[in-house]
Amino acid sequence: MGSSGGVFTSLPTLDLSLLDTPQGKARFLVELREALVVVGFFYLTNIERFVPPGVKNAFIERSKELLCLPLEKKLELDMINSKHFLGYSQTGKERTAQKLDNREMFDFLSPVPAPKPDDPIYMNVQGPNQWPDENDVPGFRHAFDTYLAAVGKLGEIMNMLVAEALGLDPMGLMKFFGSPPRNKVSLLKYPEPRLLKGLESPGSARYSIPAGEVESDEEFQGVGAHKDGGCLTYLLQATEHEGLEVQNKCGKWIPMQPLPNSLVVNVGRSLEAITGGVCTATTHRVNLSAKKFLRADGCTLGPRYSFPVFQTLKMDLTSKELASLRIPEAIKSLVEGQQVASDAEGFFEKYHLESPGVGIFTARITSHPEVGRKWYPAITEKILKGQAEFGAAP
Ligand SMILES: O=C(O)CCC(=O)C(=O)O
Ligand SMILES: [Fe+2]
Repeated sequence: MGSSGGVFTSLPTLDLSLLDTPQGKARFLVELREALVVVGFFYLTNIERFVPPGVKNAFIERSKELLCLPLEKKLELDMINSKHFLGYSQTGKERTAQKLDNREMFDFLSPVPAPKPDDPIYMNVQGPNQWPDENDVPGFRHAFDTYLAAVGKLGEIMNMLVAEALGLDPMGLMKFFGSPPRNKVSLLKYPEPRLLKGLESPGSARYSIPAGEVESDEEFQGVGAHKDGGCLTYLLQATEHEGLEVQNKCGKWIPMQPLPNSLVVNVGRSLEAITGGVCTATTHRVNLSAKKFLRADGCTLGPRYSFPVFQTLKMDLTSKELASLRIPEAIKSLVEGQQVASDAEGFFEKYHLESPGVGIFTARITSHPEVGRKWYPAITEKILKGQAEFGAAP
């Protein structure tokens, strides 16, 4: 990994095949610690021992088919119908950092108990999925469940390795997870810009994107700068597009190109919370331009697809429980006095320290304000006002 004075300039790669020998595992743990503490983002390669290519490819193909259904079909599963923020969100509905994202998505949750009537309101971030009809995308459910089971298992093994890398007992993080652990899956499609005019004079071509009109090299928001809310995220970049960018601690954006046979893993706000900031929840975004949808030979790449699995802690952990992990001093000292520049909204910070559920519920409302307004009108107005005021504060 390129890093100077603790600031990374390229993204590290961790090779799962190192786990095959004791010496390899020791090296993996050293690299994992460095990746978690200095960067908060890394490629995990040689994933096929956990996620067989057939499982991954079936999941990619069925997910693309789902995202390519006619809009009316997708709207039958509209997120607006779900007080749990699950289902389909069409392009132009989601907001990040108070600006429109240019992507559509399906959100599904692994099977977790539905909230009970006297649970705190934030527990509504879990509940039943809105599944597509098997006849609309034959094989989707099987492909989805098989992929999620494989990534879920990888996640559980990684949690033990993360604990070891932080100088803890391998089972040291277990108490923070539900049984089975909660995973949210997003199926993301970033639509390709539509050519409006001007291809005959290169450089002046104009394209329409859902949020307006851009020139071919003008950058626009696929998803705005943010930190993920959960523990670790396992992201599958399913197409060749460039666009994912990671912000280093000096504030510089570093591109994270897709790498075959890998997953991108990153630290979320809950892992940052339980490690007292030793692991860094790193800011990232998808920064697009019409040019990024074209290959060097001028052929179009089509829409960009990516599929994150957000592994989350138990929603109802208290702030006291979140602060209960004892990380060895030698590891804590690695981040002493560190300053982290970030374009992500600081507004969410205090909610994630209250409990994972409060943090995630707040973020769902600001990302999907229409859904929030329908199901939680008073809370939504309060949260949106707080977000706007926080953003406006000097
Ligand atoms: O699409 C991507 O590559 C990243 C998506 C992402 O960061 C997110 O949805 O949290
Ligand atoms: Fe993210």
